[in-house]
Amino acid sequence: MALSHPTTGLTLSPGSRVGLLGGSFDPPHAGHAHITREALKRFGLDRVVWLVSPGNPLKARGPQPLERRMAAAREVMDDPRVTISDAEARLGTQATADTLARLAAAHRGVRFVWLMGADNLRQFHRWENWRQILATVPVGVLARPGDRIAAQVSVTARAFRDARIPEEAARRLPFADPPAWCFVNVPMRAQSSTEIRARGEWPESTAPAPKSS
Ligand SMILES: Nc1ncnc2c1ncn2[C@@H]1O[C@H](COP(=O)(O)OP(=O)(O)OP(=O)(O)O)[C@@H](O)[C@H]1O
Ligand SMILES: O=C(O)c1ccc[n+]([C@@H]2O[C@H](COP(=O)([O-])O)[C@@H](O)[C@H]2O)c1
Repeated sequence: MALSHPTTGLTLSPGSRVGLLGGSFDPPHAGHAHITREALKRFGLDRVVWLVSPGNPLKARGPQPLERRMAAAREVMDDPRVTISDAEARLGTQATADTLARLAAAHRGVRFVWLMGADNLRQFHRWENWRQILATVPVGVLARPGDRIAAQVSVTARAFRDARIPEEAARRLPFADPPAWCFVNVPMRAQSSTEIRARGEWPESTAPAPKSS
């Protein structure tokens, strides 16, 4: 039986195609589950890992405690191909560039793909070492209401125009040498954590944003 990695806690086989969906998941919702299933199908992935973040470095307030968000994520996403992970807390990383460098070193031979919604592609150039992220792993972007068009003309999309893989060839993405990214026009779902918190169905955290290590 395969053993989990002592630091990341993940069990991943060399050669497998693994999507990484980083998120605050504050709370997790059906939109996350939907893009995960679409990513598995469209990019031909074997697995998806939900990296439940200690806190988005760009957000002013911290989220609900990690354990609470992990437990809620397990309820929303019950699929043997999907792992709910606290790897970032274990590694002590918060910036995605650092997380990816550590995961790639810990899981050599795994074909990682960074997954995100179109809203994150729109502001990707504000992320720490964003060019390094694109130099490390292929990136799969999933359409999201309100951001589908803006994302495709964003700073990142324009700067890395030549690295774009056409949607029809999405299954090539996990095998592509970085930089490579692909935008897929999946059916869109409107769910958002902000809206769920605004409806009072999940408490708004009062915690300060966690400090970067
Ligand atoms: N409905 C959705 N459609 C497409 N992508 C989504 C959707 N909901 C979340 N995502 C993507 O999932 C990842 C994690 O999202 P996150 O946990 O921040 O949820 P969120 O609903 O965007 O939260 P918030 O409203 O607090 O910003 C991000 O890459 C985000 O773009
Ligand atoms: O590394 C960064 O600078 C960075 C800036 C913004 C967001 N991220 C990551 O993007 C993922 C989605 O964040 P969020 O809050 O939109 O769910 C999550 O894994 C964050 O850690 C990372």
